[in-house]
Amino acid sequence: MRIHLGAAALVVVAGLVLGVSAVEWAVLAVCVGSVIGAECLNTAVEFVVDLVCPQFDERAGRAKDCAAGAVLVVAVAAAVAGLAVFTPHALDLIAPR
Ligand SMILES: Nc1ncnc2c1ncn2[C@@H]1O[C@H](COP(=O)(O)OP(=O)(O)OP(=O)(O)O)[C@@H](O)[C@H]1O
Repeated sequence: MRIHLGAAALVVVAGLVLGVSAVEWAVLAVCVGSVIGAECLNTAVEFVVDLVCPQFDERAGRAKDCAAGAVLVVAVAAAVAGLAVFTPHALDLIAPR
């Protein structure tokens, strides 16, 4: 969660520096919110699994792996969206048209 919050702070700074549009802010907000929300759900799954199954059980491991996988999927999609938003602005900054 600390890593996700750090990444969210970087996204906000990059958005301010690169001057992204209102629609781009909306895309970034949905991405950041989705990743942090998915991480919250993953943490909730971990707590519940530890509560109901403190001993080693393959099904408990799979439940945690699926929850962690969901975070990974959302994070990769958010990274792709972030690249799509920031790349044109970064290129404009380096080589203005
Ligand atoms: N009760 C269990 N039985 C079997 N395997 C488990 C069990 N608890 C955890 N595991 C395995 O260990 C991995 C790590 O579990 P853990 O609870 O330490 O999550 P974590 O590393 O703290 O995750 P995160 O970094 O998202 O907080 C799980 O993905 C799962 O594969």
